[in-house]
Amino acid sequence: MTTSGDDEVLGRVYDARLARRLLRYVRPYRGIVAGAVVLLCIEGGLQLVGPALTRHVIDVALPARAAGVVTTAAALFALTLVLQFAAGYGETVLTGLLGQHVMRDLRTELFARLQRLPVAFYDRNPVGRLVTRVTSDVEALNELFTAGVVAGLGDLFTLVAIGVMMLVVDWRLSLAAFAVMPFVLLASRVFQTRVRGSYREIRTRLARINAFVQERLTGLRVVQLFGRERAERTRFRRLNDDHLDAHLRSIRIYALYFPVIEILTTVALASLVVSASSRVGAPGAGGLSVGTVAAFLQLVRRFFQPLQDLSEKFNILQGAMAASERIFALLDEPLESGSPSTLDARRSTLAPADVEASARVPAEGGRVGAPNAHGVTVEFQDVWFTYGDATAADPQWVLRGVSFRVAPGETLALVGHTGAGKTTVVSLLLRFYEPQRGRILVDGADIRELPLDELRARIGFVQQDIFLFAGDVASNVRLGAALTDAEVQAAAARVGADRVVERLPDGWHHQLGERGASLSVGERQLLAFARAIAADPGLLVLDEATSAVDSEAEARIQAALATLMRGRTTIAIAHRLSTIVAADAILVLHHGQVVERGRHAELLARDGLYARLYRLQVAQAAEASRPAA
Ligand SMILES: Nc1ncnc2c1ncn2[C@@H]1O[C@H](COP(=O)(O)OP(=O)(O)OP(=O)(O)O)[C@@H](O)[C@H]1O
Repeated sequence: MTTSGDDEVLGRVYDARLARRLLRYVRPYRGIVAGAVVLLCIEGGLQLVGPALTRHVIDVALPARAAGVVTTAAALFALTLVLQFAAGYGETVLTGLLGQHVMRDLRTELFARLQRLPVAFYDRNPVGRLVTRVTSDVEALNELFTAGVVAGLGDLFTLVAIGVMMLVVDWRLSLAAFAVMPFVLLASRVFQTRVRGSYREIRTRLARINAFVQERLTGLRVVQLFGRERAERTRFRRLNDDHLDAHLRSIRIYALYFPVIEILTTVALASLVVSASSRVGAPGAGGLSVGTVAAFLQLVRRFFQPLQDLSEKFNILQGAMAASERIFALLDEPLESGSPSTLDARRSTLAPADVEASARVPAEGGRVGAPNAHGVTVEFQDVWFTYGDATAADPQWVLRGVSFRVAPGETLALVGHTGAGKTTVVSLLLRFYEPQRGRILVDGADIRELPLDELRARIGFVQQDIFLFAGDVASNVRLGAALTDAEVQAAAARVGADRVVERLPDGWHHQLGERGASLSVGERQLLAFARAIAADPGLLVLDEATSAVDSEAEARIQAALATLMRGRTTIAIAHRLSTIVAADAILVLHHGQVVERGRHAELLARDGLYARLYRLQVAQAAEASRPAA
């Protein structure tokens, strides 16, 4: 089962380094913070007005039967309530605003970072967990701002204000009321420890549910094909029950804590009354007025309320610190080398859609991959590569000293058994990974010295299975490049993809389903070609699909490919016989080494690995084209 890994880790309650870094996100909104804190202080101060009025009315106005004073006090109290309401409203709006702004900034920064992390990072980190960073971890921070820090400061202020007022009015009564404080602190401590444990449990179990649902939905076809629905339902129910249990435990802890604090508050009130009983009406300095006792009864109630809240805020703070730790770890991931920092700074201010567009538009503002009539030169010089540790005693080399040169306009076909290293050659050329030894040159320049977007703008990469984004067909072909509708349609027409689009109910505006599931394999291939030709790159990298299509579709794809490859350099992981046979050079890879190279006829004549692979391929092609019995 997938584990939730670092999602289970709960951080410290307060970490100065993290707090300082968080503060940077708050700084642009310090006006909002100041406003919220002022409103909270006003709210806290207003809490004292009610008890003070009560005391005055009972001790002064009622004995004197001064109806006017009582009415004024009532009016003042009503005004206090209105002000409290207004301050509460303003404070909620401001803290909400602060939280939402910080969340938006963090999400934008996280997404921009995620887009620029190297492919190797995604080999190590499951997408589900990264989505959690951008969604629920950022949300945990929001709680910190809306319910946590500002409100916590407000609670502290209220506590201090009420405590000071009580001590000033009568310190002996105050001590009687505060006698229960050690028990309150003890109860809060036990509560915090228990809730912390159950909070961690809930998070772990929720992460398991998320991972399970994501995996089972992604692999739904397998689940259905193998009739695993009932079994999976049972496993899900178990996970769900575990989650429910964890929640119930936390509910029980809360259900115990709040009444305990309530009882302690009542004990405090009782001890206050008992301690006051002998002093009420007594003459001299030790005497107490009924009004003072009444005011104290109110103050004690108001004193314990924020105490309860603070215990809850403690947990919010803890969750938020853990979340921010994970978010910052992601923000500190090293970027792909070659991302120019000036361009990065410019992009970080753009919306995601613009970022995608800017990635394809060179700095001077010209069109991507300005038409290159001759294609580009690609050269691999003694390239060694391992996905693992190159410094290990016995590195698992995936490529061992691969060298080749493709001249402008030529086509190189990469062939070899599965796992021979063909995809790796292409991944290195696109700089998804970097070779540990050797050099890769494009037009004579070491690709490590080319800005990444400049390199990739020269390359059109057609994958086995086109990745289609949610949206209409036109935007999927255009992919953010500055192309007019007419240019997109002309590009599609050149590879025959216009006929695919014409058949769709809404034509170019047809909304593609998730990952384009509504299109056939052949149709998706043609759209991939349209996308590549629209960008008009000098170098075409083809990862040909292995899945067979019918002969009519195959003929269309071959014609489209011929158009696409014309006037460009092409490096193809070739599965089509037509591509291989027509290639200017064929590179045969075996366990990461180039074992044969040459043209089709030469290699056949040599009767080596290529000849064997070719015969296998011909046999498979014949098998595929045989009509089903
Ligand atoms: N991201 C990765 N991390 C670790 N090992 C990898 C990774 N990608 C590929 N490999 C390993 O590298 C070797 C070469 O893989 P590669 O995908 O380059 O082969 P291929 O010739 O393209 O195979 P196929 O024709 O099946 O696509 C294989 O042993 C594979 O298991």
